[in-house]
Amino acid sequence: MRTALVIGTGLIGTSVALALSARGIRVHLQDADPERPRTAAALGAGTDESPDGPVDLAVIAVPPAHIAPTVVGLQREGRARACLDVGSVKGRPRRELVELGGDLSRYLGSHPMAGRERSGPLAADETLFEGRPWVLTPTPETDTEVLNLALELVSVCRAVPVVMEADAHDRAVALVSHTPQLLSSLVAARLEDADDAAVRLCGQGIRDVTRIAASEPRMWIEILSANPGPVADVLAALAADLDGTVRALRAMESADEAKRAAGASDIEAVLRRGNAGRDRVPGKHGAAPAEYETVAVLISDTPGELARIFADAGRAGVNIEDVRIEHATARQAGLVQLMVDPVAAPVLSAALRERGWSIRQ
Ligand SMILES: NC(=O)c1ccc[n+]([C@@H]2O[C@H](COP(=O)([O-])OP(=O)(O)OC[C@H]3O[C@@H](n4cnc5c(N)ncnc54)[C@H](O)[C@@H]3O)[C@@H](O)[C@H]2O)c1
Ligand SMILES: O=C(O)C(=O)C[C@]1(C(=O)O)C=C[C@@H](O)C=C1
Repeated sequence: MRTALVIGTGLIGTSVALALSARGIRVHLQDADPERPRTAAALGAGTDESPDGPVDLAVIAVPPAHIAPTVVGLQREGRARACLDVGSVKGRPRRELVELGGDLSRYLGSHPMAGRERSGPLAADETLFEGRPWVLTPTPETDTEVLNLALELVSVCRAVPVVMEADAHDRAVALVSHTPQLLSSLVAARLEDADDAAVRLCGQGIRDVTRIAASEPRMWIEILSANPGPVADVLAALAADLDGTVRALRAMESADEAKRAAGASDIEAVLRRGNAGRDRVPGKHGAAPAEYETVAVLISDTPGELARIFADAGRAGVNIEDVRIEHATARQAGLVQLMVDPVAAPVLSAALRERGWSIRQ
């Protein structure tokens, strides 16, 4: 691939463009909002000038309802040898493309399973897709050259290609992405009118559960509008679980000891099912979840503290696999949890202590 056109230079489009540009591919940037390609170009994602002739690959990173008309427009004008979209829903855009008379042989629906709770080019990150699954939904009509260009893109973004059928993909993301977004929003929504006294107590648990509640509502309404049925199916099953959980908790309030015990046992079953489900969530790079050990370090909330810890860990020869930061609401301090190989944990603790860091057990 030598040239690409990215349409929609928001979070995902600009992240793709940055990865392509870093590999020396000439990337043209286009968006309905003319300010956005300018911003993306200033970040080094490519040029906001139009291409002279057809590009090798057009990457369409616009909301799902705009995918099919954008692909058809590009195909009619002959602006790209191949078109690939990165939308979070795959079935409906393909059906719309068929209705609009698009050429399915020169189009491939795809979906990188990576993102953030922020939108727009300024949130973009060239490394966003590294090690993440990138779903490709080829059909018998898909031209081999188009599939090869898509595989090249996935490889340039250092993602892991996963081939799926479009509707199966939509049912899967209803479970692993769209329902979690709604649940996160629903839990966070409970805080809207909550007492300040309660909100002040927010710890890491609620921060973990509500991170994606900060997502852009306009983007999510577009995603959910394109996949409402499968999401409603998962939520209906969850609602039944919630009803059962409420009943069990009410039983735990009973004066009757047998009822209390039955309620507690039902709640324990919910928690155990949760453990089992969580164990199935793949770890970094799509591998089986690794068992890391946590080294917790107290830091003051001043610039450069994190960088110093990472540098000291590097000097100790320890690879940090994952990191979490817990901010203490009442103090200008935080707890950094460094996840490392269990063998490396004592080495890291000793090295950091030696350099004056305060380690928490
Ligand atoms: N945000 C995520 O976590 C995530 C992850 C994977 C895939 N996706 C998918 O990627 C696509 C882009 O999402 P995003 O998060 O980058 O959103 P974003 O809001 O950051 O960017 C979308 C961009 O598309 C532009 N746009 C809208 N309609 C357009 C049109 N008709 N022509 C040209 N430009 C148009 C907007 O101006 C905006 O700059 C969506 O289809 C989304 O479902 C999002
Ligand atoms: O990590 C996040 O912030 C995301 O919202 C990413 C996430 C996801 O649910 O995993 C969200 C929507 C996309 O279609 C793909 C990825």
